[in-house]
Amino acid sequence: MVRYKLTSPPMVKATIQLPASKSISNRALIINALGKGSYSPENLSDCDDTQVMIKALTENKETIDIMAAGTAMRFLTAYLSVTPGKHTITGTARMQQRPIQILVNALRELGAEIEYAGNEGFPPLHIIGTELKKNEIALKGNVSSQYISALLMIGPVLKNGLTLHLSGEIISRPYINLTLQLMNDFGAKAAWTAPNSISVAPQPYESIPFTVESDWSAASYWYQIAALSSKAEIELLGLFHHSYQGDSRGAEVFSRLGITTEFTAKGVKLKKTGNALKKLEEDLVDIPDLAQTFVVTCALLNIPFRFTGLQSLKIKETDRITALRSELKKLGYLIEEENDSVLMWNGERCTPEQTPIIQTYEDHRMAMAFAPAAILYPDLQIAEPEVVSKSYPNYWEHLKQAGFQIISEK
Ligand SMILES: O=C(O)C1=C[C@@H](OP(=O)(O)O)[C@@H](O)[C@H](O)C1
Ligand SMILES: C=C(OP(=O)(O)O)C(=O)O
Repeated sequence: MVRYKLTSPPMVKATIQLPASKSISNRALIINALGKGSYSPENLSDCDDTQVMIKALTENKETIDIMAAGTAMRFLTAYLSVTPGKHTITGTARMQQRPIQILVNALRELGAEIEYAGNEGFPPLHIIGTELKKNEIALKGNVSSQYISALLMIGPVLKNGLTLHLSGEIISRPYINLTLQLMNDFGAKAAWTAPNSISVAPQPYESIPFTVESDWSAASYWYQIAALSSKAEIELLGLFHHSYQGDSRGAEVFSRLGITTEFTAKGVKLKKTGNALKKLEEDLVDIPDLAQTFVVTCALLNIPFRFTGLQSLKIKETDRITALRSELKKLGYLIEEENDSVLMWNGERCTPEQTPIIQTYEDHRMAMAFAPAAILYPDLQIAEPEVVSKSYPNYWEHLKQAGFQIISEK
């Protein structure tokens, strides 16, 4: 099993061409396929999660393996339900433990033909494409917003459009808004009609030229590096102020951790102010993918924290609540958890391991959020570093560009 041993430079200096957003790439691909567009989206992400989506849509094989990509699994399940043909969609062992029942039930209620090929409620699925006749359903909004995005994107091609009524606390809401935004850009009519209801008109997509912006979730690891370094000059290319991505809110949260953002014509420049607050309390329900970044950053900066809204973390690439607590303990931090949805730390410490090896549990964000810890823990090792390819294949190359030394150990 490969591990990377990391050593940080005295000063981090880098201009980084971030990967394109996988969330935007995968939506643009599905919308484009549904609209049978004549333009192809440009600057698509080169990450695994987007590559599996491109493959699924272009090869049109009977069995589709989307590996670990949650968006591809959920979006394609809805897409294949309305696309002529017979398909089986599967993924990694972990993907076969990530729930999909809410989406399957919603699609079946609309008229879809979907069967579980293994365990009830989980992938793999057998899907036969058919015409969906019903146009109004209720479903839970408190497990994964990807089910909702998946349904919304097929809305314009349904005979009578689609109205969704969401129950429970709506989690990851900016991702639903991202879907609506992109659908409208591509000529659809889709909008919130009440705080918990969304309607999509039966109006086909138009083909438009479209370029994917850089990924704000990926940017967060560079903010983290700036926050943990004593000196850093970091420029991140391809980010916009008025981004479609909810994770752009990370910039504001980082301003409270001593990193401010200057927007330029090319992207952003990070500035260290050194003014970090004494304690960070934040609801992360809208930005769950930044949880690992903020938990690791605050602990290493010695800033006590309380993060709420983390109820989706247990069903992501790994159980991120458990993974964060185990791996931070190796560095000497005792993080507490409450009700599977809160992580907090009041400064409790334990003796750190002498040569900590951070396990990544097939989770790209475990690798990317712990690598910057090498700034304070020289010779820190990251196990199975190749996991980063799920969203950011060039992450290690970019760290090298920024002056980090990376030695591969076996
Ligand atoms: O729609 C999307 O692109 C995503 C939605 C979020 O998932 P949940 O809605 O399951 O929280 C997020 O964690 C994931 O990385 C990408
Ligand atoms: C949760 C994530 O991805 P997905 O759910 O799309 O697999 C992620 O990228 O952090």
